[in-house]
Amino acid sequence: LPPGPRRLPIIGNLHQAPSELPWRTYQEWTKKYGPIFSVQYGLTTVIMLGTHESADALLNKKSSIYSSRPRLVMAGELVTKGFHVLLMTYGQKWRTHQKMQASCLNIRQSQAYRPLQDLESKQLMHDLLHSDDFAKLYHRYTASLMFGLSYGKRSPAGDEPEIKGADQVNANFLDAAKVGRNIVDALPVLNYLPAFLAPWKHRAERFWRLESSLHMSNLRFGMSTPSWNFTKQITKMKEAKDMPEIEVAYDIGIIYEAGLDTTNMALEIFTLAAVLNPGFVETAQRELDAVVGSDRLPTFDDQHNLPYITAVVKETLRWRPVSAGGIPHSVITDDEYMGYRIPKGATVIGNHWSIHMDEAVFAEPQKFLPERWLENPNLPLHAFGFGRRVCTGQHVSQNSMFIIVARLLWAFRFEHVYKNGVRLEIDDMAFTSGFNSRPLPFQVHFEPRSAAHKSVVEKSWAEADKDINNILSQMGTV
Ligand code: HEM
Repeated sequence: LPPGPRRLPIIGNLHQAPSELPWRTYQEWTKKYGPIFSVQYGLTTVIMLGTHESADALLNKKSSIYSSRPRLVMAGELVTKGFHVLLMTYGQKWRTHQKMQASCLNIRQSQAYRPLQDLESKQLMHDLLHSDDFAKLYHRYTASLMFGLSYGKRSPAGDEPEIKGADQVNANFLDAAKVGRNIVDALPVLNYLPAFLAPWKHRAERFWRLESSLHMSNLRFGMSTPSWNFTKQITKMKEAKDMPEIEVAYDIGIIYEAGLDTTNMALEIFTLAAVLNPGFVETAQRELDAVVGSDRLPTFDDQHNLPYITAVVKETLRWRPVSAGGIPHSVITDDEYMGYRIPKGATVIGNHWSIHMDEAVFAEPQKFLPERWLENPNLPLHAFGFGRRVCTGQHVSQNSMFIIVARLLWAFRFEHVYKNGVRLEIDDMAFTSGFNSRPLPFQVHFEPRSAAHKSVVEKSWAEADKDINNILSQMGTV
């Protein structure tokens, strides 16, 4: 096996498993043990890949054998009953569901959603004129965009019941999937215990009831709205007609959930970078002023003339990865790498944090340097994962990132907040632990760059067509 910290009998390295920001400990272990190391968590062998080269060699280049998922009894079997695409093992069932989701999220189809991203981002810019609560407003944007595309209704307030329900489902999922939270994941044999001896089963049943009823009622709602949406597209597919309705409802529901709380986290990270690195903000604003001027908002059509903005988006996704610890893969046959054995069934994790900080690929990786993407357009972007399990929603996400980052930089200055004359300092390494990682709350003031910029934001929102049915009816399958 690849080297790693010393193991104890039976528990292996469980006593050393880091719970806070584990990806940073694993980065240290990469420095100590090399680009590939192994740990033993109970019965599970975990292979950690800490450099671009090792992750690319296995998870991308040998994707046909590295694309399964480890067994998660609580989150995968009890809470979502095998319907969650992210957790499905590699095989025909996953392929079918991935195909159904990709029919809505592939690169070509994703371009069709830009009119809705245009509208929602106009509301976002307008909201930011009146409030600095950017985390809440970014979340409203992603929620409204994803609910709109999935089911056909906008969420102008951001606290509509369909958002609160989905936020609760996401919180439950994170709880269920958390490493070390559920003993049954460490010892799956415990799942044979009757419910009265297995308290996690009650919790799982509660989570399942909430999530399945939400996805089913959203599916019905999506069928009832007047225009095209993901629900109508996916339910018409031949594959959908051959399966129970609940399975189809989960495919749409998982797209909605996956898009609800990810891109907004990357936008929080952009805001963190912008307030702490005024140098790149100035460069970006020079590009925007030259290409767009000050009497209109940037649009998607400007993208090919805004290479620096595209580089800012990539650097945001690299600098502080949302999926910092990586989503675990599993290998389906024995393999070998650098002379080490990788046993069939091992969990294999590309540690995004350490890969994004790999000095062999990214010079001065701690620095936020969009220029690196212009100097070397072939730099690898790993933020969306690896091989066949790469994020299905990456194109929708990158389009949202582009239009919002371009418009934020065009419209605002990002200023530190002062209390009683004292500047509130911001720590660019203070992040949450968990499946996805976001900055701990911090404050920024969004100041319009000029009265002219402010009035363009106001006018763009006032004049925008806010009728989602008009917008969706022009989409459909492209
Ligand atoms: C910045 C935003 C996002 C990031 C960083 C992100 C990251 C990821 C990562 C790392 C994976 C797992 C890849 C792997 O296993 O190697 C993943 C899977 C997935 N993502 Fe995203 N994602 C984002 C936004 C979205 C959005 C907006 C959607 C939906 C529209 C979405 C839908 C999915 C789905 C359905 C999967 C499951 C893929 C599978 O296992 O078959 N993601 N994402």
